[in-house]
Amino acid sequence: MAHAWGYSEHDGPSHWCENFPVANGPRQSPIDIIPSQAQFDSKLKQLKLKYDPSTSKGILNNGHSFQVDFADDDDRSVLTGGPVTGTYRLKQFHFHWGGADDRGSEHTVGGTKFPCELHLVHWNTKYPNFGEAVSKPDGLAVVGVFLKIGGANPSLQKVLDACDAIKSKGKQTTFSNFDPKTLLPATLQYWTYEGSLTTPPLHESVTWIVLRDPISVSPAQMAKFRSLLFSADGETPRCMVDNYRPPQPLKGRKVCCSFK
Ligand SMILES: CCCCCCc1ccc(S(N)(=O)=O)cc1
Ligand SMILES: [Zn+2]
Repeated sequence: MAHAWGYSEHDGPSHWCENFPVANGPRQSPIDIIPSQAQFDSKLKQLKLKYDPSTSKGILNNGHSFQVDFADDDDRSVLTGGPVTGTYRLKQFHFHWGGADDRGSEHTVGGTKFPCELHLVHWNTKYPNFGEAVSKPDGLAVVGVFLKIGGANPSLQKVLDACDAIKSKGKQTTFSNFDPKTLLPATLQYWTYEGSLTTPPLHESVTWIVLRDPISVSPAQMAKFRSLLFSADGETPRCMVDNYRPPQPLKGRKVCCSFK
């Protein structure tokens, strides 16, 4: 049977190493990003994100988060430049959030936690598909975006409006013509380091690209995230909150930045 994992006391991050020993590996994510210790690298290229709204397909509650899935059968929605070589195709985006505004992000900045973090997941087209790329050292590039409490975010609201239809685990619905570019901050300055998936199977296959500037989320919008359920219909309802892994040991890794 697939290794059941979650975020509770009995199946959460402190237990993941029991079925996924790479949890204690040399390049685990997330990490605490310490800006003063990040090294400016003038060789880093500008991050290029080209997204075609026609590639958005559906939205799914997978029991750990919810994700918006994209058609990845061609190069309509791709990441190029930044710290990577080659072309990475957008596969999905999802979020991690807390039960209160003082926690929820996976990466932290100088120990500061944000209430929510967006992950845009891309796979390297040198591999035939996502399933092959997900376990390769240069297989994935994930763009992380912090969400900070402020004014309501109209683009995020489009995603949250779909959540009523996917309240419980396993529910999905169509989600067409959405442009993820509208979820990005005005400038794409970033920190980058070599890391892993932040959930099981925790493959050490991710080039992380964490944007410096946050996007906004309102308190009412955070309440919408927190109205989702980890549980399936017919099960005891369990609120989907605190679905984040805490920062992991840096183990000598360098964090580079695209800005001075
Ligand atoms: C063998 C199938 C593996 C699917 C792995 C799916 C996944 C994608 C991104 C992230 S995250 N939070 O690091 O962006 C975690 C998990
Ligand atoms: Zn994630």
